[in-house]
Amino acid sequence: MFVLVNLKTYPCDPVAVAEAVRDVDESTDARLAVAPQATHLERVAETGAETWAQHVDSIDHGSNTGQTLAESVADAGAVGTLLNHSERRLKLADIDGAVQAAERAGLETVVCANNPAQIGAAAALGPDAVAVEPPELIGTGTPVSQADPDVVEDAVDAAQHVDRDVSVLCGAGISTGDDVVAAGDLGSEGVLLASGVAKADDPTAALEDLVEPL
Ligand SMILES: O=C(CO)COP(=O)(O)O
Repeated sequence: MFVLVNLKTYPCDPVAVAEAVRDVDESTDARLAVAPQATHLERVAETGAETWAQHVDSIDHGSNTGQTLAESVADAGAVGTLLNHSERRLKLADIDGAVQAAERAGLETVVCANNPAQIGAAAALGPDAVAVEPPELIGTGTPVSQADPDVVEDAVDAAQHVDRDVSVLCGAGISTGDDVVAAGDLGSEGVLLASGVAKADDPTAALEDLVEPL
């Protein structure tokens, strides 16, 4: 299972969480990664934790102001990027362009979507993975894999119908190992989570709990 910890703009210490991700990754068969804010990418990557960007724009080098270039996040040490997170929604054409920009820079891609219908559209753009995250469950502590299992199974079906090479992740409210196991049982190859780790008093303990049953 892939466990991708999105730090959003939570007021946590990104380096401390990254060190926890690195250390727990070494003790489990699961794959752990962390997605800090763009300005923290370099410091986080220097910890040795697998580092992802939260977003890149559908742009190339040139006259673009205030945007995030895929090559720059790769230079900072990111190996992948989230795209179209529910809190950073893009138009379809911009998701397509951002997937291409990320691939040009050698970044792995996870395109987020709100529901199975959007998952099918996202999978058609050819990312490495898609992630279904019902917005109403994000940040609630109510896990999508237990509260709304149909949305995960339907997302897996929708993606496989379009492109069997696109992996499916799920997220929203995931905070325990049982939530991760439930996600896997529904066909999900990984989870996205944020508050369960970024807001934890002890991120290492939170991560250990997440991967313990894996
Ligand atoms: O948006 C999310 C991960 O990208 C999920 O957030 P929570 O884990 O806080 O519900």
